[in-house]
Amino acid sequence: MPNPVYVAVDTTNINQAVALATSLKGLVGGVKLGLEFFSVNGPAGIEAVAGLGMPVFLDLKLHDIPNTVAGAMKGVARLAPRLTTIHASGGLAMMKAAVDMAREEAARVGRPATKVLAVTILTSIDQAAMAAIGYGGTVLDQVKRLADLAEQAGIDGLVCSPHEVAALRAQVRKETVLVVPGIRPTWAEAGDQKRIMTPSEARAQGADILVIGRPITGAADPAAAARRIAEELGV
Ligand SMILES: O=c1ccn([C@@H]2O[C@H](COP(=O)(O)O)[C@@H](O)[C@H]2O)c(=O)[nH]1
Repeated sequence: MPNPVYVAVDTTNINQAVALATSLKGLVGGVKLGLEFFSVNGPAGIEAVAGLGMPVFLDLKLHDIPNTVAGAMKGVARLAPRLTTIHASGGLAMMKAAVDMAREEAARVGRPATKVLAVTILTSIDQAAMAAIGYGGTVLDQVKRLADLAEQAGIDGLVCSPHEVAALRAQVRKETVLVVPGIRPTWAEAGDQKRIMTPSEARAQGADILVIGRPITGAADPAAAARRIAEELGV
């Protein structure tokens, strides 16, 4: 089984990101870079990390009107990260515009098409926080509803917490990639994450990709932490 862990390198420091990713090569399956990194280092920063030869997940969580998201996706598609994200709550038209642009632009520039993932409900949101922003019903029902909309838009994958992954596995197309943050080994702190599970539990629920940040990047020895997780997963 290939290593399902993408390490979330949440930093603005390009030298730190490259050094960390280099030290984790062979111990994780890929590197996730987010808005924090992209806002400072831009496309050149993404190319620098991609140049290390590890799959890159560019997690921008785009959320705007369809035309604006399509414009941003055009730039992402030219960079050709393995995966990228938009918010499912942006709606059906926004998701369709993003998916169409990702495929069209990749074909136009002759690069591999980036898989577009729709973020359902952030893993830092619990039932009370969801009610406070005005969403009725349970987190699970809302995740399932957004997943259905995302599939109508032709999305490649979904981001959800480990608590919803089994229900989504039963609901969505078998090709849909299920990407799961909110992963906490028993020896790590939850921090701001609310809907969490251990790496092995999340895999057993049906997650394809596990996103793990601070339990690795905040450890005294990140390589040892990544190795420990790989051993726990048996990869
Ligand atoms: O629902 C979501 C969507 C994305 N994330 C991102 O994953 C990592 C998690 O980092 P940890 O340090 O393991 O908490 C981070 O980059 C988030 O932006 C998420 O946590 N939840």
